[in-house]
Amino acid sequence: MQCRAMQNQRAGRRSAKAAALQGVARMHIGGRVFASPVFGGRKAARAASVASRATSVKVNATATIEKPAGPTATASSGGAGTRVMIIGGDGYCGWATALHLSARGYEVCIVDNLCRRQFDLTLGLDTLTPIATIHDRVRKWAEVSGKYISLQIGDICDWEFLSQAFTSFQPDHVVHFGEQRSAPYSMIDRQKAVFTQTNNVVGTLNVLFAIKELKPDCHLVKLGTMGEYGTPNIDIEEGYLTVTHNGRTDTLPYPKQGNSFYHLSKIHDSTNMLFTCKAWKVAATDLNQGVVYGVRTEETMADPLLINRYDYDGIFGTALNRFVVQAAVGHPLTVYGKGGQTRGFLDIRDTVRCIQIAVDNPAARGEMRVYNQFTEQFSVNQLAEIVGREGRKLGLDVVVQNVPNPRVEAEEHYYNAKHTKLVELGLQPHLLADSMIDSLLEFAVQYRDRVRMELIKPAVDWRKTGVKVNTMGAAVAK
Ligand SMILES: O=c1ccn([C@@H]2O[C@H](COP(=O)(O)OP(=O)(O)O[C@H]3O[C@H](CS(=O)(=O)O)[C@@H](O)[C@H](O)[C@H]3O)[C@@H](O)[C@H]2O)c(=O)[nH]1
Repeated sequence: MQCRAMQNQRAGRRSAKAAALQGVARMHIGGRVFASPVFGGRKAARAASVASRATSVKVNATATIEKPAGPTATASSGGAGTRVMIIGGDGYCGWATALHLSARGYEVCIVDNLCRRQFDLTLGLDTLTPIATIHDRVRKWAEVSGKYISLQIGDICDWEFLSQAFTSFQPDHVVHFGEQRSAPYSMIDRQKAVFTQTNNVVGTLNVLFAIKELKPDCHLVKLGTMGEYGTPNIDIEEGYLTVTHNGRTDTLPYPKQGNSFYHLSKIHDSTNMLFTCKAWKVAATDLNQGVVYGVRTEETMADPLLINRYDYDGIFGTALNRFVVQAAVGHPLTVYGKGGQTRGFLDIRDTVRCIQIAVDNPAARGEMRVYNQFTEQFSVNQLAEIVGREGRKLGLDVVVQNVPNPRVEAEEHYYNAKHTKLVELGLQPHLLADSMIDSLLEFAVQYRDRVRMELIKPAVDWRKTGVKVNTMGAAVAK
């Protein structure tokens, strides 16, 4: 759909934006100056300001890397030499985290079975951004930064593979993103529900066994989800709840109520982790992350080959990222049901900082820490309103549409979730208001020619999950 107001305004702003969108920004990485066509003018200005605050860290004889003097850089100076295995390091959060830690001197090993790419191939989906193969990504990163990321391609559900990866890399920390992470995917049919739960639970179980048997002092940083808590009618605490019952008091794991087979798989992971912390003295941090939005991080924008994936489809796309793309292409914003569903949200730039904070502040042996990893909470209606308002500033014709909710979930509910622990450890959040101004929408507009409109519709109905294998055919334009 064309948007005339947008075209007019764009024409007016063309000269001002020419430098931003057509020109190139220069970034100093690895002692070299790189020209990046994907940086905007504002980004370039910010890069320059970051560079001016940067300290230069000697990497090797041929390269230096600019180390930003931001909060995560100061959270610990212990990056150098710390060995971090990132399971799921080819995915949306994992790739950004791998580069963030590598840039700060951590020794990074990516472990990935590339299943996220396989889901796209199977279902006919695609990311908004053109992403390079994982091999090209790590090659380019080495060229850009002078940093080497090792790569182990394989499935952590395969003990033979995982144990060899562990033995050869000897991680100090394992950051585990390597799960099937889409609630809609887990609700497509029986096969995908079973895959989600076996893949996620068995994979995590193998990681726990690998720590016990092969590297007992390795700290596990595991991505959980805020969705483990559901939407209770009381405040949500960070992991544990102190309860007085019949005159006796105890601090217990906060009650869990998942709303999809995916969310339920995470609950089981948490239970297995808590048990192994007690039984085997595993050190674990469970990060109950909210809905992530955005795509830019300093490192993934350093070269077009490093760009992160951006999902907007009805299966892997999440609320805010979908709304932004919908606004960019003139599709009505798909608010499911009444839109009172409230969740915790965070910018991907904060995801990578939170992981570094968790790594820098490890749990003790036998301890299972739980942090709620989000920075702000919004209802779906509030998100739609914000995207509409910001979109109109760019001349986009944004319409909000309440569509029948394909999910079974509360559409009007109390929600007040604590999220102070990561802030106490040094997180300085990027807030949504700034991110929108920071051109999330402009980014989507830049790539909108790649949007396939038929992928936008809600694709999976919770009430219709059946035993018959559903190949979706979702990606075929009708
Ligand atoms: O077009 C859309 C898409 C979503 N929603 C609504 O937005 C809310 C969040 O849905 P989502 O698709 O953004 O996120 P969700 O399915 O919950 O899962 C995502 O966010 C989770 C964090 S949380 O939501 O559990 O806190 C992560 O664990 C998952 O990996 C990630 O895919 C839901 O109420 C959903 O009904 C809409 O109204 N319209």
